[in-house]
Amino acid sequence: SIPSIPVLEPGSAQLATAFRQLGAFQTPLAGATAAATQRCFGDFAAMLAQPEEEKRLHVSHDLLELHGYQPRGELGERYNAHRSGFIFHGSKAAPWVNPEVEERISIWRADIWQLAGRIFDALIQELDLKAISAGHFSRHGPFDMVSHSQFQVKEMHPVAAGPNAKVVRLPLHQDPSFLSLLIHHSSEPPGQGCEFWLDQEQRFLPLARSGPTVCTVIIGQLFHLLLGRRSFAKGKHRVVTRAADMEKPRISATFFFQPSPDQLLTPLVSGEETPETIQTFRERRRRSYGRFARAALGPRPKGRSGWMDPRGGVAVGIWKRERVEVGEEQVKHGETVEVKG
Ligand SMILES: O=C(O)CCC(=O)C(=O)O
Ligand SMILES: [Fe+2]
Repeated sequence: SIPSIPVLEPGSAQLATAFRQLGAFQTPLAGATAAATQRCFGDFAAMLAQPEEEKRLHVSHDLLELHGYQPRGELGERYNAHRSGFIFHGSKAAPWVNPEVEERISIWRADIWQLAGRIFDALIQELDLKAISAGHFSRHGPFDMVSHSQFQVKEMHPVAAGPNAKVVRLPLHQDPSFLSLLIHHSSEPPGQGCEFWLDQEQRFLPLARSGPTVCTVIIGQLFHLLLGRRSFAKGKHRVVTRAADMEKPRISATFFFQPSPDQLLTPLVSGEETPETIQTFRERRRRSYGRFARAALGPRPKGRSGWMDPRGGVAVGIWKRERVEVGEEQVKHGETVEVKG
């Protein structure tokens, strides 16, 4: 099962082991943090329950710095086909909530940011990274992964499904972040249908626990880039929902830790595959526009290998017909598939 590890005792190599084997672990939230989480999820539920036209007043337009409302199915193509919600960037003001709620959210966010700092430090110690020390990835640290992080509060919408079917509501993916912290509102059903792909065993491992007392920590693609791709599990995950659970409210808050746009992405361990050119986080993001552009621009034009960024004229993304294993079936990545069983 997915290990549950308290992060207050660094140096035990448990977090590193979980990242090597699975790319994820869970950690209990301390009492006060869990209470604040519960409270904020109440605020989030009210925020999401506003009429669609109210929420759309705050649609986020800046692709490089998402902050505001993301309507269902509009940006991020298959990843948001069945989700909508709000993105909070860094500590920017959030005019879509009232000041009292905003204050509550920022106190809670500071708590989660602190937890993330402890996780970063435990990993630095466990991985025995000689070149860097505690605080390296923390807020205002040399490689600050916090100040420009974002958290996304997303609700998942029901999808039509046959009576005994399961539906993939969020397709298999790796997070583009350095590290992600995922917290679910509900423990019903436990684990919320979130499951991790075990590369070695070629099967999915469902999350067993969810709710405001537990946090799931997931390795991201930037972690691989900076600390060595071959050393860690990919941490691919998806969300699958049984028809019987389809109408149950499902809200999650995901913190995506990432550096400032100007941060140079220089690997911290001499890797087996050093990138030819070291790019900034902004450049890396711009390249990954491909995914968004596909949603905005539709299928690839005939005879071209990519799209043009409608704003900058930059080539974005190369078309690949991604295929992903779902049990024994091969399905097109992003299709709403019904999984038997
Ligand atoms: O809602 C979940 O359980 C997973 C969310 C997720 O994987 C993501 O937003 O990247
Ligand atoms: Fe994810």
